[in-house]
Amino acid sequence: MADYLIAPSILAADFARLGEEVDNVLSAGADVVHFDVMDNHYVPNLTIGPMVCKALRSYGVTAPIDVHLMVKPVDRIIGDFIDAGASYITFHPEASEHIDRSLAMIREGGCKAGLVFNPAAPLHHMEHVMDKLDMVLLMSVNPGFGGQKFIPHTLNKLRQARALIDQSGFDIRLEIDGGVGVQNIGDIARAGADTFVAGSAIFGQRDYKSVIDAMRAELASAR
Ligand SMILES: O=C(CO)[C@H](O)[C@H](O)COP(=O)(O)O
Repeated sequence: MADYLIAPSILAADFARLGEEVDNVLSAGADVVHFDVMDNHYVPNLTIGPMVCKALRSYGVTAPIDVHLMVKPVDRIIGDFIDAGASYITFHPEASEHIDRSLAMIREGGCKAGLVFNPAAPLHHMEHVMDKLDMVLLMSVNPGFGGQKFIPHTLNKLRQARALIDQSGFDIRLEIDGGVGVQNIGDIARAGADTFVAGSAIFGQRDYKSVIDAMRAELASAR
């Protein structure tokens, strides 16, 4: 089993102080910066683009930046995020005309590639591209907004995705996003996730370190 990674979603950060917020959450023990890109078309919200990713790199952020594209179409923006310093780029299969090609573009650009599945989206799209995946991200809320409740049936889907990944023999991270907090992270890990996106649970507290420490304690007992 891969190491557990905690990936705070900057969607819930104070955007007026974004560089400082990212520094603070990384100093508090986070592993990865989760970067939500929304286009007001694929999802009903509008957030940040490659300029902000590039600005974080110029500011000095060296941690992996995990870019989740909630954008349709995806191909036009992939190159901009590669140039902006993204580490992971993930997209929704229904937002790509040619899934295999989009994944290949990401990897050819030197980034890690992943597919994202909404709560009601079937997993079958991953089966034919296992060799091109570094990450599978399961949404445990409908995408577009932070602060929503974890949808419980995602736990079964995590078990299914974990089985598919393990059967494939490829080194693919299994990430979960939406409504993740100290209270449910242990159950989520036991269902097979190894990478945990949390926005409001972390940035909604004053002391990021105590939340991340509490998450790590839950994860340690889930092993
Ligand atoms: O992608 C997202 C929404 O589309 C967010 O990353 C996700 O919802 C995390 O926020 P929270 O932890 O507050 O639920």
